[in-house]
Amino acid sequence: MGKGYDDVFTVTKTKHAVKQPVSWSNYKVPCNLSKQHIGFVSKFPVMEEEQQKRLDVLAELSEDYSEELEVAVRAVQMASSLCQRVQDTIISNQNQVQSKDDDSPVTVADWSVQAIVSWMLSECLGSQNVSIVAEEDVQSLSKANSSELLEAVVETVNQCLTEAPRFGVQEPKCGLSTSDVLEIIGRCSSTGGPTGRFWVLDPVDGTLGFVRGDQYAVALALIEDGEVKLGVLGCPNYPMRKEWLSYHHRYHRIISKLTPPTAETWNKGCVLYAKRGSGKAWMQPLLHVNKMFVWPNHAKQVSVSPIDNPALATFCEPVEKANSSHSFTAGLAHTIGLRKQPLRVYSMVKYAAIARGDAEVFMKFARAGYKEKIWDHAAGVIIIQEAGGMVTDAGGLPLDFSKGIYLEGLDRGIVASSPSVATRPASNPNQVKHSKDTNNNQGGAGAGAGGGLGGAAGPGGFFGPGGGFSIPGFGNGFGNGIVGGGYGSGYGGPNGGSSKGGIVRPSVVCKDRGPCYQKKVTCPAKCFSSFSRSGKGYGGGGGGGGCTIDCKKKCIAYC
Ligand SMILES: Nc1ncnc2c1ncn2[C@@H]1O[C@H](COP(=O)(O)OS(=O)(=O)O)[C@@H](OP(=O)(O)O)[C@H]1O
Ligand SMILES: [Mg+2]
Repeated sequence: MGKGYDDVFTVTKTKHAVKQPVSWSNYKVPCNLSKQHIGFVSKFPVMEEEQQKRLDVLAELSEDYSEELEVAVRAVQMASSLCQRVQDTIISNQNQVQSKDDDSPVTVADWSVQAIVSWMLSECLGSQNVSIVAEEDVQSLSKANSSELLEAVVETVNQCLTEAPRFGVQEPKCGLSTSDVLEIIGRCSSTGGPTGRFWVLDPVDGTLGFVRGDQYAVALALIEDGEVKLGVLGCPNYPMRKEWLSYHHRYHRIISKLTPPTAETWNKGCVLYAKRGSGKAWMQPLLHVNKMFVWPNHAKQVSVSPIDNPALATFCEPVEKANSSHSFTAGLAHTIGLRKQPLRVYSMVKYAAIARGDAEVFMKFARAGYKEKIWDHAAGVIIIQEAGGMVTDAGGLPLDFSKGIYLEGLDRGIVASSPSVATRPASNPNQVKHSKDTNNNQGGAGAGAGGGLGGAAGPGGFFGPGGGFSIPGFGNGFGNGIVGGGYGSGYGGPNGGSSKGGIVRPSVVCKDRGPCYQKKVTCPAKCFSSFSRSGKGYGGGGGGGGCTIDCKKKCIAYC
């Protein structure tokens, strides 16, 4: 049974004399927001434990990026509230869904959120200090045939700004004009890169989920010199019970109509956030419609799941197989001993599920040639890492956010997991062997797997021979780049698919000073297994294995 929100967020029923938001004219920097927070903490009697937690949050605020973090959380709260309203409208009026050039659905919400977040960051931190990489480009909104959409965006933005005082800032004296809104959206024109500071925004991640009335996320991250420093993830439909993540969202809607939330309870929605190096990730509920935001808004710490038995672990992946091969991940899941049905959820809510401990493994393996964008991952990656989890590509390397808008150099796919499930020793000899490395050069393990897309579309295989794979924490540790293992791959065709399997033995040239220096050590083939099968309309396979490499004394590799 999952945690209900009433357990997760305890709301004090004290009648708070909430401090008035700072006025527009004197609102310059968000240190005012922090003062407001301090006032809140000292003013109200709270349980000792609760007080300690708030002090912890305060201690964090005194460190670097605390102002940025608080502003970002408020911006995402405000954007989430906007999204909830637009999603409700969309569900009753499908006309609001437009098509981008690449045919993915995009709505009023994408541009409106981009405008609101850009506005909030600029107002609070100073527009000269704010540079934003964001998914939506202002050109498509400025086209002549987008005038109706643009009008809807301007109206939505202005409506949202009337709510600004609830989030701690005063609304503008006059409504924003069309050109104001275009200018604010157009400010999000950074293309990232290895130096300097920029924000990364996915205004509505999981647009498909959003238009289908299901899960989606508002994702905001701060990157400095190529490293993600802050991540904030708004998940407005995150359900009260984790089991409900796998239901279609219409069931939640029915349930919440039967038991509507009150100001003291939340039935869905949360904002997660984390700051690099803090070792903590936080979750707070979405601001209730009648409440003023008071930092830290009942934030509770979250951490990744302690489950260490792969058979009990849940792995989550994208809903659409066009975005990640389900057959490929099924092979991997089998290889590493995951036995439960995959949890398929739209958007970065998957990252939230790992950080909250509601799932143990996340995998996304896009079709070869697709380049992952930084805004689809930055916020989620840091939240998982600070919650105690790991995120790497399939070769065990961390994701590189320093190369512009794409995750350049990504090795095949993205894998996230809690360390307990990743480092648990295998109890079944057919299961992949895991080695707990203490030294980057010493361990080597990999699980190889492959799957081909079935169906009548013809070839759709992802990775051919040589595709090794390592789950973070499984052997390779982070980043010595050794890949190897059993593999299987295939593709489906209308008259019969094709498949291929085999074993790739990883080799390492030892870098440790001593007797093994520069000696090449190769894993024995017996450490790996492989399978592959094909037939009419399908093809697939998988494999696995692992070995430990001793580069210190014996210069050997063993299973
Ligand atoms: N072909 C392909 N392969 C892989 N990924 C793709 C692809 N096309 C798009 N995208 C990006 O994936 C984002 C959605 O990922 P999800 O994990 O939410 O997928 S799913 O909707 O659950 O299927 C989605 O984010 P949004 O556009 O914000 O929805 C895209 O940035
Ligand atoms: Mg996205």
